Amino acid sequence: MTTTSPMYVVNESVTRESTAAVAAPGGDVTPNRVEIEFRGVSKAFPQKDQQQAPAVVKDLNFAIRKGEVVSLIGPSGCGKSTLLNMGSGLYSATTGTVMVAGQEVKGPVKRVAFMLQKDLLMPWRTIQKNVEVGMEIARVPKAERQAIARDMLAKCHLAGFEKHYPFQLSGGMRQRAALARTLAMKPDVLFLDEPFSALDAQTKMVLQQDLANTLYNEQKTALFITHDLAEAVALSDRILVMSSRPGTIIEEITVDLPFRNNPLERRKLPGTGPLIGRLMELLHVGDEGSMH
Ligand SMILES: Nc1ncnc2c1ncn2[C@@H]1O[C@H](COP(=O)(O)OP(=O)(O)OP(=O)(O)O)[C@@H](O)[C@H]1O
Repeated sequence: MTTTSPMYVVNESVTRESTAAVAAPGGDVTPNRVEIEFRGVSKAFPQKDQQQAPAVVKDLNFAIRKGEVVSLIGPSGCGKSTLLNMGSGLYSATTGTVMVAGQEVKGPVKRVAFMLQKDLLMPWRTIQKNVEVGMEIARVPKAERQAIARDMLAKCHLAGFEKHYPFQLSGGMRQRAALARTLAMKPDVLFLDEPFSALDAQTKMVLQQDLANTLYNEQKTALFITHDLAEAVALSDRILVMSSRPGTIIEEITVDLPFRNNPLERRKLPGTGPLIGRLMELLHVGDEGSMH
């Protein structure tokens, strides 16, 4: 059954929160608009001379409000990256409509940023110049982009490393630089594809803390792919669980816990463990067959 409102036509389970208010930094409660929406989306990759290819993802229906952080989890190959690539305009939907930041996605959308597991820093550029690259392409004046890059590097705890080259930084620092580069474009919407999966457990937690703080303080909207169930609970307002291929959303879990801006504290809460347990059940972690 679907619910219809002037803004969305999506599954009832997914919209039941959509008209609710969310807490903004400082405790203000503001009603928020939908920033990311998938309506009846499917995607297939037809090969040459192939009329009909099987769907990789199908019947994707969900809405994410401004300022929400939503994680996407699911078995390997279920189409999580494909979904994100449709959100960021890298892939077009085979059927259905993808809306981001108030417009239908038909190519790259302004004010949307993408961050991947690989930092993709250019080895021949200093860290500062790497952070400036998107602004250079967008023709932001030199003095302005230098100031923004310095500010972002400071916010990402890399002040003093502006003139270093990527090879002179640790993996965690490089990923911080990639985050600074992503945030320098002042995106409203972030698509994050396992941005911390290559980092060690402790560095990962520190970076999660920084990201959570930034997303919360600046009211960014984020859709975040992860295989780390604790990370999903620590960082998100909601978690969308996908089935195996053809991937579709089988469950939406609201993370009804405090400290979305402080994942280190949230991890310690008694409510965190049961939520991780529920996700393990949904993904059949530990069931015979899932171990191979
Ligand atoms: N450009 C493409 N052309 C053809 N097939 C593709 C393309 N991109 C993705 N696929 C296929 O879509 C399926 C889903 O891939 P996708 O990377 O979206 O899954 P995923 O859930 O992100 O996987 P993982 O968790 O392992 O990263 C795979 O079978 C993949 O081969």
